[in-house]
Amino acid sequence: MRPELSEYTPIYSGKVRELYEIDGEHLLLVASDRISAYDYVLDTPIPDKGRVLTAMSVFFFDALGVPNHLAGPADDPRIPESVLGRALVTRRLDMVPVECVARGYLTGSGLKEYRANGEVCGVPLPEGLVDGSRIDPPIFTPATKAAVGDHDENVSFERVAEDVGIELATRLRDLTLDVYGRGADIARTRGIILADTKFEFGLSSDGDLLLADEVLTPDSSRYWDGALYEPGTVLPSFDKQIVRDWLTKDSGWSTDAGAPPPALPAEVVERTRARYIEAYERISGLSFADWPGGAA
Ligand SMILES: N#Cc1c(N)ncnc1-c1cnn(CCN2CCOCC2)c1
Repeated sequence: MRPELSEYTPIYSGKVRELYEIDGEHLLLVASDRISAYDYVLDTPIPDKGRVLTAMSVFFFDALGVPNHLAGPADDPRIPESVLGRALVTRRLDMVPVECVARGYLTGSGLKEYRANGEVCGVPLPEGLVDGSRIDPPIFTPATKAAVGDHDENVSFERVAEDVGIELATRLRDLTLDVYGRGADIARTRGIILADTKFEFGLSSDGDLLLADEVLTPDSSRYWDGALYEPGTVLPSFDKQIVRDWLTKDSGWSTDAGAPPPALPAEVVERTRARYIEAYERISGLSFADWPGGAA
């Protein structure tokens, strides 16, 4: 008999995920079906989004073999039925207060910094790069964790070293670039570009540095369709572009409307759900139908 979610103490709630305390040593990391776009959390959920992104994290945790915070399988008996498939039991860690970002392509806040001063987080880049240019080798562009709803602030490696010490900062950078590089290679061979990603790490009570949070999901990474990539082209988001296009081209809403986005039509929801499942099945080579939870 599985416990009820109400038996666990909620300790953190983000835009699309929550964290609960199971006991002194273990947490329950829950991914919701909520989707965000243009800094809004939309009213309309995407069925199975939480399960797909949880399956993606587990695939990459397993495939990359990096010491991590998982403390049980996807069907661990401590996981309540109501969140089975979109929740994981994790070790409780002392989280390192750094958003560990790796960029293999120039876009977003990195592009904005580059256009202003030719570098990103203090890392100089070649002249002449444009939105979508490849950054090879990928670079470590850390950020400080912002409060819920705010944007993280890009910082230099030197600032991270000041905050957490040069040894830990160096380990964070090396691990971030290694895990991103190997994960991006796996995805690229399946036709999906992981343009950039954000990792979080924590320290165990034994002092081990473990990969935590979600890993290489479309919420923590930019997913692009590799078939569409041309150097310097701005690619649509593999998973969110259907929603973004409907919102800005078909719904009558605009980002400067000063009002929240409208509810999504069923057709947009289903196409978006299919995109998440497609990304998972292409990258993992596994069938999402085999993943725990879902419609009984
Ligand atoms: N993972 C993990 C983890 C862990 N294994 N041990 C202790 N704390 C955390 C933790 C606490 N906050 N965050 C930021 C990411 N949040 C995740 C939930 O959803 C909101 C965002 C991670």
